[in-house]
Amino acid sequence: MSTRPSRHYDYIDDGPAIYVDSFATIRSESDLSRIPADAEKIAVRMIHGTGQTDLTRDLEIHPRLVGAARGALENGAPILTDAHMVASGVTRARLPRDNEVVCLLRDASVPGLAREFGTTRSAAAVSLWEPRLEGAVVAIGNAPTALFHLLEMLIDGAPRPAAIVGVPVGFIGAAESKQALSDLAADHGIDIPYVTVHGRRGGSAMAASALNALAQERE
Ligand SMILES: C/C1=C2N=C(/C=C3N=C(/C(C)=C4\N[C@@](C)([C@@H]5N=C1[C@](C)(CCC(=O)O)[C@H]5CC(=O)O)[C@@](C)(CC(=O)O)[C@@H]4CCC(=O)O)[C@@](C)(CC(=O)O)[C@@H]\3CCC(=O)O)C(C)(C)[C@@H]/2CCC(=O)O
Repeated sequence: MSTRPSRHYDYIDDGPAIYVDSFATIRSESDLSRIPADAEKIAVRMIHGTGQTDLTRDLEIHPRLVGAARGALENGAPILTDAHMVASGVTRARLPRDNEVVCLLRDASVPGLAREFGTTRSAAAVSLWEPRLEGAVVAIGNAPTALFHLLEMLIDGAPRPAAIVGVPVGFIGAAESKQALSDLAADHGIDIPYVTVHGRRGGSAMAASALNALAQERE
């Protein structure tokens, strides 16, 4: 049998009140002035999921992101993720059409493909997205090589997703892959709405937060 421990600390333990206070803190400490009006809640939720109120400094949101991603989800598009951690972070109740959330990293063919391509398993798994890619919502929160691989597939003529949440994290290739996403339209004439965070910051939690805000805005 469980019993509540005796109270030793002064802290808020009312879930809804925690959310209300968090969002109020974010709005008072973050500069949201550069964020497209319809994407403000995406930015707030990404900050909420990472505790980084200065995130807007590096955040770039394509002007058509919200309409494109939400429209795709409302049409039943799947969500394709690079990591299981991203897929696990998606709140299924927010999805408008019980959309499929797919991570193919553990597909049996992935280790062999990675060896054949001479790349990471994360990137190899992206190759398996091709039949589902047209009109999908893509979310890359972990692996820079997955984002580079997706961009290379698109440049080679792969079907185009409706929107890309591109926030891989880390020190090797993260900043460069996100810059390549940002430059995709200018460099290759491929204009797919996206959200990214320039520099090293990113991560699976951040990608899931963005997806949850795109699926259904609630504060
Ligand atoms: C180089 C890699 C990085 N991983 C990072 C951070 C985290 N990764 C976690 C876990 C559990 C996983 N990472 C893999 C994706 C694994 N990580 C890599 C790769 C070696 C290459 C990716 C790339 O550079 O593009 C990659 C293996 C691969 O061949 O693709 C993972 C598949 C490894 C595995 O368990 O087999 C696995 C994915 C789990 C999943 O599906 O959810 C961490 C949880 C590790 C930890 O902290 O314990 C963490 C999660 C971070 C997050 O928010 O997602 C980095 C820092 C992104 C790093 C790439 C950049 C660098 O500078 O090192």
